[in-house]
Amino acid sequence: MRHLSRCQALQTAPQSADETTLEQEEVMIRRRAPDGVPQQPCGAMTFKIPQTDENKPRNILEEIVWWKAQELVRMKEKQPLTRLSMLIKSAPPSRDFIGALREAKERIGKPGLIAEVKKASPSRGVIQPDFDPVKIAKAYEAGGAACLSVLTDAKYFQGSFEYLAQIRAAGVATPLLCKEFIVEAYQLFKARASGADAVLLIAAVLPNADLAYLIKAANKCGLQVLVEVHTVAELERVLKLDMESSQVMLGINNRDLQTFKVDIENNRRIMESSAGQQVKERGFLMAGESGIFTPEHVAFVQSTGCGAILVGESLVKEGDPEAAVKRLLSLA
Ligand SMILES: O=C(O)c1ccccc1NCC(=O)[C@H](O)[C@H](O)COP(=O)(O)O
Repeated sequence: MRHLSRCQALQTAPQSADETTLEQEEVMIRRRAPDGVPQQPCGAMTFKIPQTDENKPRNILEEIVWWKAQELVRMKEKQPLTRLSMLIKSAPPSRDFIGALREAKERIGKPGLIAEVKKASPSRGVIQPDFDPVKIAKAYEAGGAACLSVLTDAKYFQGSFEYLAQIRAAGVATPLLCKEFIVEAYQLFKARASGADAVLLIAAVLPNADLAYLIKAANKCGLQVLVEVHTVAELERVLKLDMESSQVMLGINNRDLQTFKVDIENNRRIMESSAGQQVKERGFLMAGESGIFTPEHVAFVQSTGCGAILVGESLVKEGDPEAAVKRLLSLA
């Protein structure tokens, strides 16, 4: 059974049926339960759909993405797109996320750091019980982070779009990445209205047609984009997109989002592939993400050709996140 997402339906460039089928096959994550959600309220009645194994999520990423479809219905009821779009019109200008990373790399001779404001995760549970997002963000900034990443997913990461807004309102000047599982343009508007300067798009979730559409839509909203891959095949696919005139950087997630396994060697494998070579030739900034705990890890990721790093757990679990940033970047 084939499921076309709404973004594909809205996509501007027409695509042949063959191309669309190919893109669908390349993305292992199913965007919705094939037989529908277990139960659906409809007025006074509730439709229950018998559950088969085929209708259960195959991994955590699928579970999160299926949840997003339900979450988005409620979000749109609470705050319609028209309201968000009005908020964006009066929002302050966004900041140059990719530029800040490049500038930091030039200045300190180390990868530009995206420090993640992350309370919990599906793989680690609660990482920082004493969680004050604004305090952590300010400490990261004082320590020398070039940019921040803020988890906004509530159910699996105990994050919030409110944290983005609070961090921005508190006067933190470093550009902010909205770390969300984006499947629809509505979430871009929500991110921008909450104070984000950039958004994450995950290639394991989004076929190229959706990536192309969402990159265009994000840039139009004033948001830069970090497109994340986990495998050489995903990077090869993403590189087929015409991204030269877009505000885009790339990232290699060393965490397999389907199994939670973290392997920093993944960074080398991908950067040494011919797709990795192409990244360098085309001049895209690449971030190494996940499982970065020590200055040696930073040096390793840099040696593969990455100009940026995204780090969560190893910084957020420290009592003094400012000192943790300085230690990681050997700035202390
Ligand atoms: O972190 C998880 O358990 C996780 C599970 C499912 C989807 C995404 C997940 N994490 C997102 C990330 O990749 C990390 O937050 C980010 O790269 C920082 O990683 P780390 O430094 O290892 O906290």
